Amino acid sequence: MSSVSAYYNGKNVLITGATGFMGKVLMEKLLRSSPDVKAVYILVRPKAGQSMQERVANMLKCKVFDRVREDCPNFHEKIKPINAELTQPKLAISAEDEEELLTRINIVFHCAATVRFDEPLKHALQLNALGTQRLLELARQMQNLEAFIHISTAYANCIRKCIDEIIYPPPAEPKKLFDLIEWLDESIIEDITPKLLGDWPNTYTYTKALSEYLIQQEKGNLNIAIIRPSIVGASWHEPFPGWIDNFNGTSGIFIAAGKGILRTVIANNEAVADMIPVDVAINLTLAAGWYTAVHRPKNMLVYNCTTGGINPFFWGEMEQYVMSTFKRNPLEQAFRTPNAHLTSNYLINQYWITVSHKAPAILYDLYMRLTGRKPRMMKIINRLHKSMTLLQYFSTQSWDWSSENMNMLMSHLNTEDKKLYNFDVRQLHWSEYIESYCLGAKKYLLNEDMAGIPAAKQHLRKLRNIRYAFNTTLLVIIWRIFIARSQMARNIWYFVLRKEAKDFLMLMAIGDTCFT
Ligand SMILES: CCCCCCCCCCCCCCCC(=O)SCCNC(=O)CCNC(=O)[C@H](O)C(C)(C)COP(=O)(O)OP(=O)(O)OC[C@H]1O[C@@H](n2cnc3c(N)ncnc32)[C@H](O)[C@@H]1OP(=O)(O)O
Ligand SMILES: NC(=O)C1=CN([C@@H]2O[C@H](COP(=O)(O)OP(=O)(O)OC[C@H]3O[C@@H](n4cnc5c(N)ncnc54)[C@H](OP(=O)(O)O)[C@@H]3O)[C@@H](O)[C@H]2O)C=CC1
Repeated sequence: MSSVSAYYNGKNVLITGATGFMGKVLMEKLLRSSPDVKAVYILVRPKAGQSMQERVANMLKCKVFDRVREDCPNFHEKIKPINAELTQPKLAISAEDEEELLTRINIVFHCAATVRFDEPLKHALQLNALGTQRLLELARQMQNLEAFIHISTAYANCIRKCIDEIIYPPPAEPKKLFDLIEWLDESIIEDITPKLLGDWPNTYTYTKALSEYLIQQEKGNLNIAIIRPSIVGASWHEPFPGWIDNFNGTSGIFIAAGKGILRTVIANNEAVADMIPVDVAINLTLAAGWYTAVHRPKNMLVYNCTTGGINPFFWGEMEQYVMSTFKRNPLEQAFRTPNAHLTSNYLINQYWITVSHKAPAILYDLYMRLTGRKPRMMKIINRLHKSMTLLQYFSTQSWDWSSENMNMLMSHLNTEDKKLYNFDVRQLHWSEYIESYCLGAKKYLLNEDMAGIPAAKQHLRKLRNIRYAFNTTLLVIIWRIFIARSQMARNIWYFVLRKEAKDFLMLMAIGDTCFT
């Protein structure tokens, strides 16, 4: 009998960020593993011209819910969307909805955040820090709340090399920053952002660090746990191997490499690529929710949800597995043959950027212009370079995260829960996982059919022939120019030709002697 599943049955759960990548997997797993959960309240904002109801209806059609749809066809009846905007006072929740939440909710999972590295500081603060503070304020008034689980990131304290499961001093006093964004003009905030960030690489990690500190300061009597996942990747097993629905973290990089657009990456081959499958992070989150509510630990527990200390995997290995998968299972309409390399040398990277990114992009765009179409490759390349610049902080360094609380939690699970909420990353086989991740990106992100693989391979052969023809023509042209301009080059050329001819005649003579 599963204690974790049983715990959630009959409970009212509140999830923020349920429309996001992790939120969807959390909601799906909760509804499937605890089919008698009373209700799952989700905070949703209207977006892109769609009302909250339309967004939820569209979300529930998503493939990620196929399994729960099959197991519990009426699962959608349990989902109660609440109109909310986390950057607004009182989260912009109506008085009526607020009343319902205050009387009913038993567990809160706070996943909502902006995960963009280039988010303007004002917005990142409003959502990641102030939004968390406001949610906490609401949670403190909830009459039946048993646990509050906050999803942070393993990189919230990335300015340290060894990261324990504790809350570190914040980069700044959050209240002072809130005052600042209240009265300072947005353009001034942008100007002083680098100064405020200090050693922090981006506004995302900075505001996530602030939110951890705010939680510690303002938790009151709440039972809180903080989960810190590292780079969240496609699912390992659930709901389907390889399920992924956004281009964040490594996913966009894999696709750009698979399409042959990305050929060089600044990364340290020997640095740990600390990746955690989304279903593992969610299993740990649900188990931590149960533990926090049932065992009520005296101190707030922080769970570093990472793999590096337990089952390390390196960027160099990742390059090999990704390339090998895409060579065997190519993406459709690749720009060039997949062939990405990692380097930690800035100059080598710049060289390959010029030769392998910019030059082909310029030629391709020229071809597009000449054939009356809109050039687009240089734009894609520029965006890719911007992403790579923002990501390289994470691909060139290693961190040590302690994982005692993860181990402690595992030891509290019974045999069935260990299987149902598996977060034992020692069992993770990286080459298999990366293959399934790449195939998942092909299927679920790019909507490519596996039946199209023979055609994609044929396309790669065509690209290879174009490359051979192009290289040969280029070589002949360069050589002709060189020969025409330099007497010494001509002498070398005739010398080589004479030597080749001599060797050839000698070989013929040897052949004749042997066969007669
Ligand atoms: C061989 C491999 C070796 C690996 C070699 C090392 C890799 C090294 C990785 C380190 C990874 C650290 C990860 C830290 C772990 C956290 O804790 S971070 C949590 C996750 N957060 C992130 O990863 C956010 C990072 N991303 C960003 O901040 C922003 O996306 C960037 C990088 C600033 C780019 O912004 P942008 O140029 O404005 O582009 P963006 O808005 O993201 O996308 C525009 C559109 O293009 C689409 N798109 C984006 N990428 C693609 C793509 N590749 N293809 C097609 N469409 C795409 C988007 O879906 C979007 O579509 P719409 O929504 O507009 O319809
Ligand atoms: N993905 C990763 O690699 C990692 C993620 N994390 C953490 O996990 C959590 C979830 O991340 P992930 O699922 O990847 O992120 P997504 O970007 O996929 O989802 C973010 C969610 O937050 C919601 N949200 C954003 N702004 C608002 C707002 N103003 N009001 C209400 N809701 C809002 C989004 O809603 P909408 O659909 O309306 O935009 C969406 O549901 C985050 O806290 C993140 O920091 C930690 C480590 C790594």
